[in-house]
Amino acid sequence: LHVARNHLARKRLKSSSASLPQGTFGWPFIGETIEFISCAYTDNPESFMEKRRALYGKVFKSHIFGSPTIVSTDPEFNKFVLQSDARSFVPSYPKSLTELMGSSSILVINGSLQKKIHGLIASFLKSPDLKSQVTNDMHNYVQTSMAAWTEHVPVLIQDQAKKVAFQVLAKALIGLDPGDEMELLRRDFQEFIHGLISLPVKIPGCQLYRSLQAKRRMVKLVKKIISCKRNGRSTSSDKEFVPQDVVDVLLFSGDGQLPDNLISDNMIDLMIPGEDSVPTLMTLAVKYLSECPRALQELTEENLRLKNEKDQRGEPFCYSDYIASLPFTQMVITESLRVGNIISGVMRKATTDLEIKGFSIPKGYCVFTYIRSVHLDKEHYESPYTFNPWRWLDKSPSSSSSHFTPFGGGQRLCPGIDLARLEASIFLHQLVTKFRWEAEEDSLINFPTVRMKKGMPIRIKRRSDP
Ligand code: HEM
Repeated sequence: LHVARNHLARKRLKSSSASLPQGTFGWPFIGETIEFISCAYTDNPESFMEKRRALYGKVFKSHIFGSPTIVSTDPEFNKFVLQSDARSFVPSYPKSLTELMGSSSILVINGSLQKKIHGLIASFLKSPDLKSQVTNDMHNYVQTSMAAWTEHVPVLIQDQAKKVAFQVLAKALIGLDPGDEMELLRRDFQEFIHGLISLPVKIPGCQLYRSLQAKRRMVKLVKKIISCKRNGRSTSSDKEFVPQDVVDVLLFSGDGQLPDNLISDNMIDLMIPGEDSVPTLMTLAVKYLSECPRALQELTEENLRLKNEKDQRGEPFCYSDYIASLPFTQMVITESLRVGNIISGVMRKATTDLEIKGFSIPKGYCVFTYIRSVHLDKEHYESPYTFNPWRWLDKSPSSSSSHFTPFGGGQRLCPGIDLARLEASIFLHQLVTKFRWEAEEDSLINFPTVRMKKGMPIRIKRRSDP
């Protein structure tokens, strides 16, 4: 259906009188990038969009990050873009990012290879086996981390969440357990991501060069893991084989035709969307709960109730408990995703002349589907800036809704959705059932990534009561 629709959209353009959306391109070369970035650094990053929406409507033209860009704050327009394939749009990233990711990264490839890798990863990350493993791993990692928290010094939630989420990710992707190798990987990964938005200069001393070196070391580690796995398995047609991590999936599932280089490069690239987003979700949920005592109380009661029931029956927690038996916790996570907008928008580049909703999009233009403005639009959400988990009562945050797309949509819909939600549920459960806590003063930064300025410090008191 989408293919047919895209085809029609391309054909219509040739005969229609559609015109570019209204708007301005700003200054020569830099366009409106400086205004966009300076708004992004303020408490109200939507101000760039709001001003233009008022003047030109929900879809307008601009010139940001070096390219003429159509900015869309319209959910239907965004849906069309996200559901299009490479015949209409391809992903668009800054040059430094594509340098670091390489040409075979799932984040940049298109067509059947992207579909194949995406499908394999998504079905593994959604599988009950992986969810059970993540639940067990998370219990261990969170317990180790929380055992070291003290009542005298504030705990920085952002750092703690980052550490735990990285351990889960490295285990799920490449099967690595916590230890010295994991620490080296974590350090290299930090060096690597520093280069994601940097000057595209690859000479020694420059950040991009250091980041490429770090990626090389990480790829070497993954290659070692791949070769151990290949040597450990005599045949790939074993029916009993249960993949333990994404490397297993890409090596031995499907037709097993993917080259080792592509797998090892992709393992590092796969950490990019997963590494920061999940701990940010946990941190934001803690922030919003600290500002809404009624929600914190309801969430705490729900989690303590389930824990007591489980303890009485002597049953361990399994992954479905965190999702199905904690409905209010799920609503808190959904609302944190809506208000927090961890990914503010998705950038694409038109591969041909197009027409969408009466607007023409010339080939080579970027389209910035700005999800954040949709999530904070009073047309779709009453009091949109208020954290109100109860708004999700009896409503499913279905990934097909065009008004709620924190994980994108279409064929690049985030394959880590379930994993992200599960990790956040476990983290919140452990936090509120083990401790009473109070947040200290902190403030939110929205650019270039969403994070808390001081790392979201909280003061804790261990619970003695059941
Ligand atoms: C709260 C957490 C997360 C958020 C908000 C999030 C958001 C997103 C969004 C908006 C996209 C679409 C990008 C696009 O269309 O170009 C995406 C793609 C992706 N995400 Fe996530 N993500 C999260 C967690 C994760 C996790 C835990 C993983 C696990 C590895 C992951 C892996 C990916 C991958 C591989 C893609 C690219 C898929 C493709 O292009 O085929 N994400 N994510």
